[in-house]
Amino acid sequence: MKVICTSPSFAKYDQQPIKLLNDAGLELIMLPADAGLEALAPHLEQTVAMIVAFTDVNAGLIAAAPNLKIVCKHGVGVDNIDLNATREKGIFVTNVPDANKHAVADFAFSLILNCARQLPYAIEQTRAGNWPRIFASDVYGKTIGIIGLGNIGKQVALRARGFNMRVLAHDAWQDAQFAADNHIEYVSLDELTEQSDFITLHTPLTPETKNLFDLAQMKKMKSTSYLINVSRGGVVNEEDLFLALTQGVIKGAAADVFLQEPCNSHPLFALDNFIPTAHIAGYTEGAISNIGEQCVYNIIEHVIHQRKPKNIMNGL
Ligand SMILES: NC(=O)C1=CN([C@@H]2O[C@H](COP(=O)(O)OP(=O)(O)OC[C@H]3O[C@@H](n4cnc5c(N)ncnc54)[C@H](O)[C@@H]3O)[C@@H](O)[C@H]2O)C=CC1
Ligand SMILES: O=C(O)C(=O)COP(=O)(O)O
Repeated sequence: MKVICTSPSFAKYDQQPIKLLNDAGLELIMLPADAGLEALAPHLEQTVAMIVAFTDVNAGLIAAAPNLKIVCKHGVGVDNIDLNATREKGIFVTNVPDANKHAVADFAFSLILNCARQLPYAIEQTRAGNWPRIFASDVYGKTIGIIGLGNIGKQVALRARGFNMRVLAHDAWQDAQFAADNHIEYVSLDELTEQSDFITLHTPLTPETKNLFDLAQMKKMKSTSYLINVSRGGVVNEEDLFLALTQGVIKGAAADVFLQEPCNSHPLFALDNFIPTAHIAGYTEGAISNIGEQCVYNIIEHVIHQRKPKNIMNGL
């Protein structure tokens, strides 16, 4: 019985998840994150479980894996997994909510600070011997707009309160108690967009959130404001973001996620008012160890003990 893993961060710091699989008699096959169907094919017949980062788990892959019982997202977002096709075949899809929330919230906040202080540009210019005097935007006391006040969004809100920020939130579902306890105001998407100095995105990618920030929405932002995206590439329209950044519609932006990943070149990468990172927001030692162990726990629970796994995402 094979377990295919395409998450580059699986067991990166801690070998315990590998030991647990071996002890359970499961053979781990590690493949690159961007391994396509061709690379997976020789193993699929004997595969009972998959641990994936961004592998496109589509109907074709599922049809080629007749013994597949569970697909574990090594993280939170399951937008790369066909939830209907897996459900029809009785294959569980699970994720690991909560595990990387501190890592991702820290990262989002670091992007806010990096945008405001133009740190990448400041460092580059200082290294080049230009001793740049950069006059920056304030963060302390400004207004932040958090779209998607879930596990990660809430952690961003708590960090923002530490910076004495006014915290606006927009979410399809509201946690009135958390908002009241932490001085957070739920507002409409447009109110948040118009009033925020920093907008940070923390929704899943769904049909409702796809292209949530297109040029029309960006035009509602203050021209002095910044857009931070650590959710998924498709939530922001990248061509429209390029226009907004080059035409002065907004002051700056940062993204850890892109429509096509890996993304080795992109017109946005050339802009001084855009900070790109390579989908690393969740990559800290604590976050990654937790995630690997929880994926393996679910696999053993279901494949070996025939019990229901935790955190089922496809309604089985
Ligand atoms: N860059 C990275 O490495 C990482 C990115 N992510 C992304 O961040 C997303 C959020 O993660 P969590 O906070 O852990 O998930 P979560 O499920 O705890 O929170 C998501 C929030 O978005 C809200 N939401 C859903 N649809 C909405 C809509 N149409 N409009 C407004 N709000 C909506 C939900 O009600 C929920 O409160 C993930 O789905 C994933 O795509 C997550 C971890 C790491
Ligand atoms: O948790 C998520 O949704 C992420 O984006 C991070 O995924 P990864 O840790 O790269 O598998």
